[in-house]
Amino acid sequence: MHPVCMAWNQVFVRRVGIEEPVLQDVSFTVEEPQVIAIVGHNGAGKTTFARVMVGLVPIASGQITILGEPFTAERRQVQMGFQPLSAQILGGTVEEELAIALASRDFQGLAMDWISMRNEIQSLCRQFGLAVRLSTPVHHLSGGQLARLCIASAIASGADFLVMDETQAELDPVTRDTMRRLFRRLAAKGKTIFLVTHDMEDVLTADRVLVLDAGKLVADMPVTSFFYAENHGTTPCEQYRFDPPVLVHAARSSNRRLGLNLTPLTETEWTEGLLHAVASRWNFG
Ligand SMILES: Nc1ncnc2c1ncn2[C@@H]1O[C@H](COP(=O)(O)OP(=O)(O)OP(=O)(O)O)[C@@H](O)[C@H]1O
Repeated sequence: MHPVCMAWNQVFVRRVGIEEPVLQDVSFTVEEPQVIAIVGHNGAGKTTFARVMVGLVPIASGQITILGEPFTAERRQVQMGFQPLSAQILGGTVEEELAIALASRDFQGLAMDWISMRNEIQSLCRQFGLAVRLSTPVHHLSGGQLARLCIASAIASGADFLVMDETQAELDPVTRDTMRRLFRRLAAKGKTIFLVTHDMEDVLTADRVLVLDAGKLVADMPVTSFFYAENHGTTPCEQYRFDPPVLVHAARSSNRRLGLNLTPLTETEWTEGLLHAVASRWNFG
């Protein structure tokens, strides 16, 4: 059995002035590193969920554990990115920001010497595609570069879980796509990414989707099950009033026309599925 990376057990959160709990009886487990999309309409509790995850909002009851230990914000295992990105940067330059993050990771261990730190900062910049001088002032960075710096900084500080609260929203489509690929790479390297988003294209790149509705976790499923239903029926995506991405619309419509059951999450999967279906029909026809 996989060790349970993170578990929420019957978590309730209350906010001053609101009678109903803003999160109610939320339970789920993360058993392996994944990209997890958190979706919900306005006021569903997504930002509250993200803030609980980093210890900014206390829980009223229930438990959250990480690797079997009770969650405490001090361990810095979870880091959060939020808008505006510039508000979470502490350093004045790229180098300062990453040095602060590395120092916060190592503050309980041996302090790093200057050369090792500089090497690690350069390696982080390469890893996260930050092709700028280390001395670049943070306020000179573009939106995409700032997003990369925030993620690099979170990883440098030792986090295994990243919660990105609508950090994609301000980015241009190309950068957004690059960030999605970066999240997938991080998951492959053992990090779990929670992507709080309204954008169904983001959901397409996740492994799993959690749907919040009026503070309750109403669905927790693989992304394929969220976008595709058996026998061309209503999907959870539609049931919870989200508009599926173009790829899903197109694949479902071709499934109906051709009597297929393809469930692609990328254009490549769709093309390969179609080619395979056509080839098998031709062989058996
Ligand atoms: N600091 C606060 N004090 C009191 N109530 C709050 C506070 N922050 C959020 N709430 C309430 O908690 C509920 C959930 O809000 P939250 O911001 O978590 O939702 P959300 O899903 O992120 O919404 P959106 O998509 O609009 O950002 C809402 O009813 C909101 O009014």
